Amino acid sequence: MKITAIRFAKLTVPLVTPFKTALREVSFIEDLVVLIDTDKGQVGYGAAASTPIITGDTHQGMISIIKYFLAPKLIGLEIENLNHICHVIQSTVVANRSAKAALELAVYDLWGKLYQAPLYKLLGGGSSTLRTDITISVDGIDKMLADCDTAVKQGFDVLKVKIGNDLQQDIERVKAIYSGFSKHAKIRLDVNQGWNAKQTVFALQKLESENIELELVEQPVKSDDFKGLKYITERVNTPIMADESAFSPKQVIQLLEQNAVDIINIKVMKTGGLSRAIAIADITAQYQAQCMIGCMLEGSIAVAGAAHLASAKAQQITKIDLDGPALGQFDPVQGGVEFKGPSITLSSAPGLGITQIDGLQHIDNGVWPA
Ligand SMILES: C[C@H](N)C(=O)N[C@@H](CCC(=O)O)C(=O)O
Ligand SMILES: [Mg+2]
Repeated sequence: MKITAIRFAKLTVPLVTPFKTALREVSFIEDLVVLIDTDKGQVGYGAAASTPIITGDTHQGMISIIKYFLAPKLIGLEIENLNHICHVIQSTVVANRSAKAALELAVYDLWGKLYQAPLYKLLGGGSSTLRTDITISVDGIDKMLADCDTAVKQGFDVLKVKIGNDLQQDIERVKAIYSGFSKHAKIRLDVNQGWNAKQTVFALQKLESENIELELVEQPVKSDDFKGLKYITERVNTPIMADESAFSPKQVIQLLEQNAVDIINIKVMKTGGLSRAIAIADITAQYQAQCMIGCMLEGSIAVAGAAHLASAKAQQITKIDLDGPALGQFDPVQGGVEFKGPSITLSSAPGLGITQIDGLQHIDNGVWPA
C-alpha cells in the first residue's frame, strides 16, 4: 500500500466550558486533520492541535512544513515500511513536532488497515477500555468547586486541577477542592509553569503540613528549569511530574539521570508522534520511573493514537490524562476511539477504526501533490 497524496482539513468543536490554564484560555478544540491517500483506496487519518504557547506549532506552520518539506519525501513510500517512514518524518526537519505527530498518526492508522488489526494490538496488545481523568480549569473557587462536582457526578475519579496564576489563591483553591472532593477522587495538580521553585516548595510543604495528599504535581516551574525541578523534588514528598520540560527522549534521560522529577508526562504533540512516544515509554522503564500519557486540548482523532499506545504500554503508562475529547460539546468522529465521561473504548476495527468525520472543513490549497 503506497502513499499517493496528503490532504488537510480543519475540525472545530466548541467546549462545554472554557479551558483555562496558567498559560492560555480557549473555548474551542481546533485540530488540523491530515488525510493520507493510498493507491489501495484506503485513507489514513491523523490530527494535531495548535498549541503555540507550548509547542510553538500553528495550523499554517504545520501545513507548510508538511506540504513543502515532508510530503514530497513520503509520496510513493510503502506503508509496510513503517519504521522507515517514521525515520523520514523525524529526520527531514527539526522541531515541528505537532506536524510530525499528525503525519505519523495517519501512517500508523494505515499500518493497522494494511494488517487488518486495531492499532493497540499491533503495538503489543492490551485492554480495549481505559479510564481518563478530567481537567478542572483554573477559575474562581466557586466555579472550580462546581466543575469538580459536575465531574464527580459524571463518574470521574481523578481530577486534574489547573492552578498557577496566583500562589496564595492557588493554595486556597487546592484546600477547598481537597476538602470537598478528596473522598470521591484523587487530586492531581497542573501548575503549567506558573510558580518558581521556592514558591513550589513553600506551597507543597504547606499543603503537606495540612495532610493534603496530592497524587502528583505537574510542571510547577518553567520548562527549561531542570534545576528548579530537582530542587523541588528533593524537598517535598508529593510526586513531581515533568510535562513542558519533557519533549524529547534526550530531555527525559536528562531529567531522570538528574533525579529531577518522579514522573514523565508523554504527549504525542511534544514527542513528534507515536514512534518517539514509544521510545520515551521504553526509556522510563529503564529508570523504573512512571509515566502519564497526556494530550493537549485535542479532539478524538489526535488523541486516538495516545489511547492505543496507553493500552499497549499499560505496564509503563500508569496514569491517563486523555480528556480533550470529553471536554467538547460533541464528538464529530464516528467509529474511532469512543470517549464517554471517564471511559475510553478502543474500536476493534483496523487502525484507528474511524468510519466518518462530520464537519470537516477541507483546506483547498492543501493537497500535495497539487
Ligand atoms: C487537556 C489536558 N488535560 C491538558 O491539560 N493538557 C495540557 C495543556 C494543553 C493545552 O493548553 O492545550 C497540560 O498542560 O497538561
Ligand atoms: Mg500539563
